[in-house]
Amino acid sequence: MQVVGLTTPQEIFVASKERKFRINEILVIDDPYQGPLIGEVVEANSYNRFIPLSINHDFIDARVLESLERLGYSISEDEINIARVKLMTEASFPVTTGAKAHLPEFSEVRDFLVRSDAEGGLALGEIKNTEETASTMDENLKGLFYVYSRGERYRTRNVPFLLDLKSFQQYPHIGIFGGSGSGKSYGLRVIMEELMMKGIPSIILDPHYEMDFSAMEEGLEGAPDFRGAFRKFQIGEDIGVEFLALGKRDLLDLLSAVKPLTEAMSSAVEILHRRGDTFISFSSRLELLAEALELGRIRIEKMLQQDLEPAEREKYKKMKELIEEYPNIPLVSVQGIAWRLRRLHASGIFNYDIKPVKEALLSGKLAVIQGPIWLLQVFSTYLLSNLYRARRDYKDGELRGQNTADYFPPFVIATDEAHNFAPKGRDAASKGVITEIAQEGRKYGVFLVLATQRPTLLDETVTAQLNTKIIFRTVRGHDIATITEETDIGAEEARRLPYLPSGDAFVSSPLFGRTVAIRVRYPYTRSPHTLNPFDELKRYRVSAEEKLFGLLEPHLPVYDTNLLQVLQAINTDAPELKLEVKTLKESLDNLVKSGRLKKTETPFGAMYHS
Ligand SMILES: Nc1ncnc2c1ncn2[C@@H]1O[C@H](COP(=O)(O)OP(=O)(O)OP(=O)(O)O)[C@@H](O)[C@H]1O
Repeated sequence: MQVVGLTTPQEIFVASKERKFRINEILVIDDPYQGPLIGEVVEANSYNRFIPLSINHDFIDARVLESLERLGYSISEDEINIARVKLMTEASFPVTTGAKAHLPEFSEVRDFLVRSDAEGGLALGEIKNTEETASTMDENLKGLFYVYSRGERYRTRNVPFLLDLKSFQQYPHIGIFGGSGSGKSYGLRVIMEELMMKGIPSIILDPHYEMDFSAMEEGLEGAPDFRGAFRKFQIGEDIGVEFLALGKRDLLDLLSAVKPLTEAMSSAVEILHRRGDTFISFSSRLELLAEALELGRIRIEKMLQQDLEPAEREKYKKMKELIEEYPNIPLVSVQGIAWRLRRLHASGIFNYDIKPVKEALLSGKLAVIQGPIWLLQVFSTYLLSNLYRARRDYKDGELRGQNTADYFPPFVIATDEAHNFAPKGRDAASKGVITEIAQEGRKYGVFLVLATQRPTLLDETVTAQLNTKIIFRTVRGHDIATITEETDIGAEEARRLPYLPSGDAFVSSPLFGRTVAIRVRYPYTRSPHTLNPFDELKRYRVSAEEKLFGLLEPHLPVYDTNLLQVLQAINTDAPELKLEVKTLKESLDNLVKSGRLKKTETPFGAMYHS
């Protein structure tokens, strides 16, 4: 391998007769004057006598051809492999043409590839095309995890890509971008597994109900057991909002997350919410005021002059007080607030609190927060603000030398569909807290991992704060443009973005000072959704058939004429099936089709038997 053609201090061509180059491969150039220089292959081509090298080829110029001939290559006969190589650190002057190049030993390029040890880093995957270098790597970095590629699963043979945990303080936030099916969810899963393995308190908002880590992939030797490392919480079933502890700001955020509030509504909430309000006291004040405003003062007074039951009298008296206290609040505003509050209440959110999440974080676990996206938006605003405040109060107290607040640990917040939580150009209740954490979280040790299919729709302030970006296959031109603007990804990588296989990604991180091509490791655990939908359907049908067969068996043979009796018996045994004659008959015929039953015509109609 040697340098050919005209060189610059940044970029060179390397040619070889024997060796085909691969993109992202690392080469060391033995420049006789400048010592070893390290470069990465960014483009690779092969020529032979069937497709000979000519200056019409896009990336070769006449000078490369000329120097190849001078170096003894036979352009029309030999196979010639040529790589365009970008130097990782700029040379002091142009590289010497003719200088030899070699594949590096690990020790020569360690600092360019690995910035952490295996214990202190998140092992996200392998650095592509580094097998040769990996063979000379320290033993404790070898074969750290599994990869799955071209239908085969094996222990990694490449150099691992380790994201140093300590570097989070300097470069705190991670963005994960990629189109549908590009490997984003797998990537997020791997990050969460790594965080659990390190015992780092984390939260993931899970609108797709896919972040469960109890089902293990089979046959992965040495896979950790995550069952005790995470806890799953459903909003309104395990966790919620303690109404009594809500400040006005929290309440406004919650209500506006259901549907944005008008200005009149916001000021009405400010006026109507009182310190110490419970859900009952606040909501009955709203409902009663709405009723009072609808009736009007005169009618209320008239009612009070009549002979009323004591409870009724009490109610009208209260209405009178309210209307006198709040004469200027418009009825529509009160109704709007009451409607939002009822919607929140129906979700069950006010029946619980966030203590279990705090406990999970305090014990170094991952808290998975599940709920429909609208409720997640509502709840995450409250949850994240509270947890962030707890951490900030603790840290600020520590800085002032007065530890008044309880200990609260540093933590990581992760979410998919991040553009819903911090959208560009429109308001969302959760945007404020996410932007604040993006800008200030570093100081307090609160870090973000935000994944989205649509980086273009993510708030720019937030995007700009994502220091490390993991970019999977992206097809949309708009998104590619956003990515090239926001990262140090080069033109070559941007061109490759639409064609990346699922699971391959570019990592752009200031820590590495360049874009690193990686293959994300194979997760140890499986999402509950990985079953192909058609396999799922088949499995469901088989198990439903199995169940029905079990219920029918004691009644065999079944005649067309006694279907009703059998139906009643089955519905008593399994009322949840709510079987009807028509469906029972269809099911019997299906069991005949699948060979579980036989059907014989008799003088009394069809007979089903085994
Ligand atoms: N690191 C990986 N190793 C092996 N296969 C992978 C990897 N990442 C993704 N795949 C394959 O690609 C498929 C799609 O990946 P994934 O579910 O992560 O996509 P996604 O980007 O999250 O898509 P969506 O946004 O539509 O959910 C996976 O089911 C898996 O077969």
